[in-house]
Amino acid sequence: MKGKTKRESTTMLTQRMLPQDANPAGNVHGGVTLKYIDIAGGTVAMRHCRTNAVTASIDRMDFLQPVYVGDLVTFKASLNYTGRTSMEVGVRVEAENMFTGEKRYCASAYLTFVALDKDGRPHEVPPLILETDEDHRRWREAEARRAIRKQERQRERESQRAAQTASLNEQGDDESC
Ligand SMILES: CC(=O)SCCNC(=O)CCNC(=O)[C@H](O)C(C)(C)COP(=O)(O)OP(=O)(O)OC[C@H]1O[C@@H](n2cnc3c(N)ncnc32)[C@H](O)[C@@H]1OP(=O)(O)O
Repeated sequence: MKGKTKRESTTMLTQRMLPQDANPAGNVHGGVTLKYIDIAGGTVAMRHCRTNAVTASIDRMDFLQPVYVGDLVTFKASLNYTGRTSMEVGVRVEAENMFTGEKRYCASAYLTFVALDKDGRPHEVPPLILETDEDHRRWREAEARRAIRKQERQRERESQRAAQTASLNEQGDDESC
């Protein structure tokens, strides 16, 4: 499959925050920010693979500074890494005060999307062509995060299996009483 560069899918989504996006204190809800992060990241993923792509995971996310109603918020999203069927996208969130022009770095997140075929099964994605030193650095960092995610999923599966076994054993004990 022919590779594609990061430049071909990088996306900038800009959104003015409105009163319906806020909590009673006037700060924009974290969930609203997260929604636009997901939209911007998903746009990158679909631009890269040109098939349907679903969010498989969102890594730990820190809200570094509040976003306020009236701010113009930019979600800059770009592709860091491609696996066989998955893609890691990084999203950086910046809010701009429309009166002063002051810009604040408010949040960032890494998301993994999986490309799906027409039947909803994971589908191969074009490899990412790395053009710059920064592309290579981001790839290496994404590869390390992917390894950690895999380990965490494995641990989660094992602890769920252990919980199921314990619950079945408890049921067996109850029935034998
Ligand atoms: C844009 C949106 O908001 S979509 C709505 C929210 N998202 C959804 O509803 C998705 C629901 N989840 C699913 O459909 C499935 O769990 C899928 C498609 C994400 C993964 O399906 P699976 O059968 O587990 O796929 P499989 O084990 O073959 O893995 C496929 C790829 O996904 C990756 N993957 C699977 N689960 C995860 C996860 N939780 N986090 C990160 N990567 C994952 C795998 O590493 C693999 O990557 P690779 O091909 O690059 O090596």
